[in-house]
Amino acid sequence: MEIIDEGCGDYAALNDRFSDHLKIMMVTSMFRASETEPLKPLRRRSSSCSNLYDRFDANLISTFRLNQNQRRTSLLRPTRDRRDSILIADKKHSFSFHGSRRKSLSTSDLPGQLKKQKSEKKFSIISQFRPSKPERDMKIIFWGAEQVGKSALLVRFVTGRYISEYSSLVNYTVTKTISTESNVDVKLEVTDPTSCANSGLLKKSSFDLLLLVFDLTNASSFRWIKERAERVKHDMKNNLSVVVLGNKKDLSSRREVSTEEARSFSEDNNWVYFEVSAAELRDSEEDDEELQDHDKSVYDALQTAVTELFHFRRNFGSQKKSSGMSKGGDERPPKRRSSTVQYIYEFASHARKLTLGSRS
Ligand SMILES: Nc1nc2c(ncn2[C@@H]2O[C@H](COP(=O)(O)OP(=O)(O)OP(=O)(O)O)[C@@H](O)[C@H]2O)c(=O)[nH]1
Repeated sequence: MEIIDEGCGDYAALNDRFSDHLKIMMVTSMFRASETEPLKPLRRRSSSCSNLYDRFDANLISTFRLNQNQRRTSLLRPTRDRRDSILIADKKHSFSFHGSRRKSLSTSDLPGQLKKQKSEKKFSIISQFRPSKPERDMKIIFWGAEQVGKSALLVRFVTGRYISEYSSLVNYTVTKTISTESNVDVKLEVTDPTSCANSGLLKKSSFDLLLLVFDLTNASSFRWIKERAERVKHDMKNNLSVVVLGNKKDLSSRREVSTEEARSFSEDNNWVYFEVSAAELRDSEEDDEELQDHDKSVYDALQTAVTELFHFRRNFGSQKKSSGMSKGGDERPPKRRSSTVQYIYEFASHARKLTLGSRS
């Protein structure tokens, strides 16, 4: 896995844009553990990150100088021989931090170390997984009012970690591969766009899963979503699905939106609803059976949604965006149907009936 600050998508442009600021670029690489090397999870395992740590050994973190002439490829080049060091650089300063070879370093370890080095405290992290041959691709987009925790959720989903400061000016795009229940790898491209108020966002972007995020402690962020529900439904294409995420579940005493209200809104729109917290992992010892359907960790919630969508697409959908149902495909619904799958299935059936009707 490589974690980079993707910025504007173009390093030169990013450099121009932030030329007055100290800008730290971080490239973090996590390599698959070799067969002879035991896996060392960075933290206590939980269902939300065991999948990640089962596959990767995160002990190489490097940061590189942001340089106008630097090319993306050089930024991403891993320094395998320096697994125990961190190099941090900006336009004026550069220094390295040498950690113990035995100590696994994590992305959330970095801010403290950066502070120690009197460096910029606020920086952004983006990750890019480079797994081997994922079977399918899926694009996911986060959408929601300001400060609801979109970036925090994205980073939690991808790295299993929580970092409290993110730049609102950065367009986060992440690729990550996850395994579905049937052990098929699905490559996800997850985006947290800079401008969430952008009215053309849904039309311009092509994606498979829309994550509508609101803050459970902020009623106006819930209204933000409600006000856009009709547009979302209107702009949805055949293969799209929507998941509503009520974030900041950990701040229960400040809650302004009830579970019932959010769930009923989501169900009215045939969307799946999860309550999550980017800041807090649910206890890994907790018995899954006892959890309410809507009460999931970020990873579990998204994996559930992706898995179901993936199964639907594999069984009924075409890989092509907005191409609707596959011709002549088996139309039986999957055995386990959540409301997401149920909705897509009904949508596809309806679309097909309309198509058949117009032919006759
Ligand atoms: N307590 C708590 N705080 C959270 C949680 N998720 C995010 N935050 C905090 O909420 C603030 C906003 O988080 P961001 O991830 O930057 O939110 P955003 O939606 O990406 O914000 P914009 O990019 O400005 O639209 C930050 O201070 C986070 O630390 C959460 O689950 N619990």
